[in-house]
Amino acid sequence: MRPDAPALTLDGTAHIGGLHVFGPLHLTVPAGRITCLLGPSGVGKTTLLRLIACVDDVTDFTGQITASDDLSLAGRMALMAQGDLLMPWLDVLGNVTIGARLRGEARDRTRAMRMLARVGLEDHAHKRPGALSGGQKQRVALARTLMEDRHIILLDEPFSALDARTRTQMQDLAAEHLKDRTVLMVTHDPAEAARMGHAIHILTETGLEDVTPPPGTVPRPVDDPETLTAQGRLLSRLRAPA
Ligand SMILES: Nc1ncnc2c1ncn2[C@@H]1O[C@H](COP(=O)(O)OP(=O)(O)OP(=O)(O)O)[C@@H](O)[C@H]1O
Repeated sequence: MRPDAPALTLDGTAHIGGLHVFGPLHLTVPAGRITCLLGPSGVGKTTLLRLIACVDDVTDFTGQITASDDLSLAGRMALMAQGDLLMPWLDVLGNVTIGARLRGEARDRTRAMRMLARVGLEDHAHKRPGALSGGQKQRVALARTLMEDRHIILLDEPFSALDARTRTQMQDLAAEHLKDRTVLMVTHDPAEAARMGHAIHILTETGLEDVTPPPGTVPRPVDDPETLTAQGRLLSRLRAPA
């Protein structure tokens, strides 16, 4: 395991504009593992991710978010937000290397081009985001997140705009690049959670439910019988009333 990738713990309650969103909640995100978080729309998954990422300025959160090494989370996280959030005035290469630019560091063009090749977009490096499809933009955002090479990675529905084939390819790529990182991934897709999750939780209005992940190494094969069974169980659970 990467020694610098800590476990995360969130303990607390969230309100927005006086309205209860979630909690009291206790979530542990194990070190060096992928944790998948599912749950109905509006239950607070993005809010939870944004609170951990320290980019939330609307939520009244009472509680604490800590790393197992007791160090500050600042500077150790990368967030791939819902929606691509690409800079429309920069080309694809400029967007993928924006982290270095904002930090005043030299951009690693070779690595960025290699990353673009891995997401199948090397021929689009000099296009602006406005000239890309939704799925292509999402792959640029994924490349940008992976370029950051952080110990803690927060992903909010990172593959939602992709076709089935590309989605599994990007899941494979993410699993390879995020090996031994501490990853919290919000997804609406039970198949994705069954393939990718070392740990799986469902957030509902009544709290957090743990789901036993299927056996096998992540990313699990798409046609693995136990993974398919776990996917079916998850879907049944998500369809059931809370
Ligand atoms: N900026 C905001 N101002 C007011 N309410 C907000 C704001 N952002 C989120 N909310 C509310 O907080 C609740 C949780 O929203 P959140 O986006 O975290 O849900 P979610 O589980 O991620 O949903 P989805 O699966 O649809 O993305 C919702 O009821 C939403 O309406």
